[in-house]
Order: sequence, then C-alpha cells, then structure tokens
Amino acid sequence: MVMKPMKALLDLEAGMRIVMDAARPIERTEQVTLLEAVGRVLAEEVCASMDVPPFARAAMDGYAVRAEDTFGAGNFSPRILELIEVIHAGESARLSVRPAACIQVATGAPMPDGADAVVMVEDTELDRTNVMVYKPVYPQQHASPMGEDIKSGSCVLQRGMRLDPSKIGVLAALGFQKVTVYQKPAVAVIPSGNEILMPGEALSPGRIYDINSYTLSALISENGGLPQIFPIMKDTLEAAISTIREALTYDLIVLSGGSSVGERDMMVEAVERMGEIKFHGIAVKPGKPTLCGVVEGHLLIGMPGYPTSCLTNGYGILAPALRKMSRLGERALASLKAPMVRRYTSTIGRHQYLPVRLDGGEVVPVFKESGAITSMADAEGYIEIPANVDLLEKGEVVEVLLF
Ligand SMILES: Nc1nc2c(c(=O)[nH]1)N[C@H]1C(S)=C(S)[C@@H](COP(=O)(O)OP(=O)(O)OC[C@H]3O[C@@H](n4cnc5c(N)ncnc54)[C@H](O)[C@@H]3O)O[C@H]1N2
Ligand code: MOO
Repeated sequence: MVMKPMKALLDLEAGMRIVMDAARPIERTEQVTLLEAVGRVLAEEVCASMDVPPFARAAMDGYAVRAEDTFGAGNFSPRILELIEVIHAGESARLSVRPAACIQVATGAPMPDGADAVVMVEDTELDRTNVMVYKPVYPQQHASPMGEDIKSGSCVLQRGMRLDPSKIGVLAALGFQKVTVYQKPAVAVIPSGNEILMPGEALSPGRIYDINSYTLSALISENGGLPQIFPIMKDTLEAAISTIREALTYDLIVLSGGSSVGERDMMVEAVERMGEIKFHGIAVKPGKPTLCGVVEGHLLIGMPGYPTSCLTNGYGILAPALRKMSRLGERALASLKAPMVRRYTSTIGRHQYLPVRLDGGEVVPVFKESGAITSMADAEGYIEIPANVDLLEKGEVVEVLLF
C-alpha cells in the first residue's frame, strides 16, 4: 500500500500568490446580444455615434410655448395662447410656434420649432382653441435638449467594465443589438472517486452522490466562469492522466477528491508526470490537502474531496482566481461585526474559515465537520481565524463575511 504524505503545508498568502500569478485574464472575446450581456465584461470602448435623445423633446405633457409669452402669468392674470396643433410622442409638428401661439405636446414628443419651453397641463385651462396659462415658464423649462443624456462622440463605457442593467440600458439607448465582451473562462470540473455517483443513479452500498461538481459549478458560474462537469473519474493513475489531458482545452482545470494522501489519491502523481506541482497542502482549515499545478500552461486546482473543504477553498482560492481570469475583479463580500456567542478554539498554524450564522446579533459557529455540506448550507457567512490565533473568547467581536 503506497501513501504519499504531504510535504510541509504552505501558508495561505504564499499559496494565493502562486494561484493568482498563474491565473491569467482571458483575452478571447465574443459578441453577445444585450439580453445575454448582463454580468459580462465589456471588451470594447463604447462611443456614441448619435445623440440621446436624438432630438429636443418635451419632458412633460402640456403645451410647447415661447417662454417669454408666459412671463407675468398668474392665477388671476392668465396669458392666453392660441392652440394651433396637437402632437403625440413619435409625431413631429407641422407648424412652428409663433408669438402668442402654442402646440399641445405629449411627454417625449419632439419640441416644435419656435418653442423653447413646455407649460404643464396642470397649469393651464383649455377653452376651445384658447389655452389659459396660469404659471410662467422659463426658457428650456420642461424641455430636454438633444444629446442631454448622451452627446454624440462621447465615450460612455470603457473596456473592462462589468455590464450591469444600467450599462446595458446605455447600449440599448445607442441602438446596439450586440456587444463585444470577454469570453468566460472555460472551467473543467472533474469529480473523482469510485464511490461517487451522479444524481439520478441508484445508490448502492458505500456509494454517495456527487456534491462537489455542483457546488463548484455554481460557484464558478457566480464568479464569471463557464463550468463543464466531466464524467466521474475513476481512482486510477491512467484515468487521471487521460482526463487531465482531455481537459487541456479548458482555461482552468478543477478536480475534486483524491488530493490527500490515500493510496488511491492519484492526482498528485498524475500532475507531477504531466506538468509541475506548485504546491500540495496548504495551511487552511478546512481545505488542507489542496493541490495546485500547472500543466502545459493550464492552471489546475485539486480540491479536497470533503464537500465543505472543497467549497470553502472554492470561495477562498478558486473564486479569486476565476475573477481575475474573467476580469470581474475582486468581490467585496458584505461584512458586519458581532460578538462570538461562545468560546471557540481553532487549530494553530492553519488559517481557518469558520462557517457561522447570526443569532440574536451573536456569531454562532455552525461547522460540523469537513465532510458535511450542511457545515456550509447552515451558515450565513464565515469568519476567518488567522493561523497564529488559536482561541476566540466568548463575546469577542469578530468580522463576519456574508455569503
Ligand atoms: N491520513 C490522512 N488522511 C486524510 C488527511 C490527511 O492529512 N492524512 N486529510 C484529510 C482531510 S483534511 C481531507 S479534507 C480529506 C480530503 O481527501 P481527498 O481530497 O483525498 O478526498 P477523497 O479521499 O477522495 O474524499 C474525501 C471524502 O470526500 C468525499 N467526496 C469525494 N468527492 C466527493 C464529491 N464529489 N461529492 C461528495 N463527496 C465527495 C469522499 O467520499 C470522502 O468521504 O482527506 C482526509 N484524510
Ligand atoms: O483540511 Mo480538511 O479540509 O480539514 O477537512
């Protein structure tokens, strides 16, 4: 029976530096429709080739007037203007507004020639073709000039921006149907273990369902990647080598299971033969038996098989790497400070991610064991306990990072 003990554990900062150095932003771009663009990263500078709005328009329902014709109007001294035309949004006036005349306009209708302001309908009264104006307007009041929103020639969105609903609105305003974005990093998600079954398969003794492929894929999607779950890999060196070879068309290879020291943990040997091991074993808890390697220029991260170890490393190591590759940038989790509900002892020498929930304003550790997915599912967030701290006192205020 051959076991391959882990060498000295690497500290988290050094491990992160290695992973982040090997994670390269994707250069490939693609065109997507605006409906597909949310959350994507813009790969082009967007400059306006038109004004928005493309014409001066009424900003209120009412009457387009020459402002000076309303000066001096009051509740007891209305100015009386002649109504010469009525237009709706989408229509243009045939006539221009001459002195002492007005044109009825809907919000969004083009400002008629000659008019420089709109009197709101609430400040008027209509008597056949006479409009009594009870309140004066100043020039440009309730009228939006052409290009008020976006000026033709101005560059409104920059390369590298993440497209959120408002930025997609800018593209729509400029008449874009498609936009050029960076491709998402393609991520091979490779579960391993003879005991692992896909959902839908019948359970048999000693077998369990695959959790990690799904937690990892969800996390990868959330962080700008495109996950592809591979068939469950058998625990043999040949399977590991051929599967990793197949995965070399992906930008990032994430394996789960088989990264520890058991005799069937073939991953380390496979990566050693095919490329370079950057580290094996990192001083975090959970998540110690993590493997990082580079095979033919492709970053490979081997996650521990235990679901909570796998997922906490997903948050701690995989997500930052992916956000660099997908160009989404660092994700700042919301955080709050609260006191510990009880004393908690941690492992000295390992940076701990402790899943917690909040109860009555206090921080309650919910970690059961690395093998339990509910260690994470019952948590609202986590606290980090540095490697050189082994005790948190009851009542000690800690920072909770919220999922
Ligand atoms: N002698 C030692 N044994 C172990 C050590 C150690 O240092 N010395 N480390 C322990 C720690 S810590 C962890 S974490 C686990 C991780 O081991 P592996 O990464 O090699 O993972 P496996 O042995 O393949 O599996 C561990 C556990 O997780 C289950 N598993 C695996 N894949 C999945 C999946 N896709 N979905 C759900 N569950 C999965 C698997 O059945 C095992 O129960 O090693 C400790 N041992
Ligand atoms: O490092 Mo293991 O990941 O504690 O369970």
